[in-house]
Amino acid sequence: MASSEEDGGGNGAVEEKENGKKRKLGALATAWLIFYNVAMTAGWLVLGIAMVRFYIQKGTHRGLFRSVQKTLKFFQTFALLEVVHCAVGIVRTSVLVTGVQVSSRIFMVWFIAHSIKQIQNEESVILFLVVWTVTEITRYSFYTFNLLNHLPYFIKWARYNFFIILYPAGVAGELLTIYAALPYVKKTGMFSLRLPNKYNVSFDYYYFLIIVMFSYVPLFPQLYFHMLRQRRRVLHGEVIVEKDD
Ligand SMILES: CCCCCCCCCCCCC/C=C/C(=O)SCCNC(=O)CCNC(=O)[C@H](O)C(C)(C)COP(=O)(O)OP(=O)(O)OC[C@H]1O[C@@H](n2cnc3c(N)ncnc32)[C@H](O)[C@@H]1OP(=O)(O)O
Repeated sequence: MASSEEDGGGNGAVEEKENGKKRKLGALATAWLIFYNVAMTAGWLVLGIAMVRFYIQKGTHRGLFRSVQKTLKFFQTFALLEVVHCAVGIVRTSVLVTGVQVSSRIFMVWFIAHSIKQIQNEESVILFLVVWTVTEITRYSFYTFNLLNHLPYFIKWARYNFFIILYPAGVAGELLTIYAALPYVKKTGMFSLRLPNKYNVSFDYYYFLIIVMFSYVPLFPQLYFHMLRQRRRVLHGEVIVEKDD
């Protein structure tokens, strides 16, 4: 097949311009993803170190969430960009899978742990914090090294093995935390809208939380099996055909 230069026409210039544009977009996207993943790895590392230091200094988990919450809120909220990355197509991941994962985390951080101060010292909060931190340090360093084409095998192995235990452990931490929040939500009527009101709409956050808890039953297995398929694909080279969103 003749190259565009051999064709010698305007089409070649257009093709070259198009290729140049494609290459530039690729380089920009890669540079952005490297920056994003390095920043996220660093953020979760800072969070992990802060948690360990807190526990060594104080000898208790009480007050830990309060002391790390700013860093947690910043980096977990920043992860919303992951949905954007999928939507614009710079990462090959399902918007739906990523959306469920990120929105459940954002929900836990802002609408549970941040909003209901009484549950911040629950052991279950520490459980999901530790699990998220280990997961994210592994996951973002995996993406970073992968983008740099220097991926140590142990990081790849950790990315596609740790989740087998960490995913259920994280979900257990999240569900136990929501469960612990229920009495406070019921007592205060927070985020709820009672009739009559000018919008003629009623909303009960207490029952909403119960629905959220039940929604883990169909949604979590989807995420877990998605990761098991990724594991087979990446670690064992299996060709996996997944349905589109
Ligand atoms: C309003 C309230 C709503 C509430 C809803 C409640 C219901 C919730 C139910 C479920 C709750 C889940 C709760 C979660 C808890 C925890 O997190 S516990 C801790 C353990 N967690 C994990 O182990 C997380 C595992 N999940 C993930 O890793 C992701 O979130 C994912 C979306 C599921 C990942 O999947 P995916 O991206 O498809 O897999 P990968 O193999 O990692 O990547 C695929 C390809 O995409 C590339 N890529 C992805 N992201 C990036 C990036 N940031 N930078 C660069 N590249 C990226 C990746 O390299 C792969 O590329 P290829 O190799 O070319 O395919």
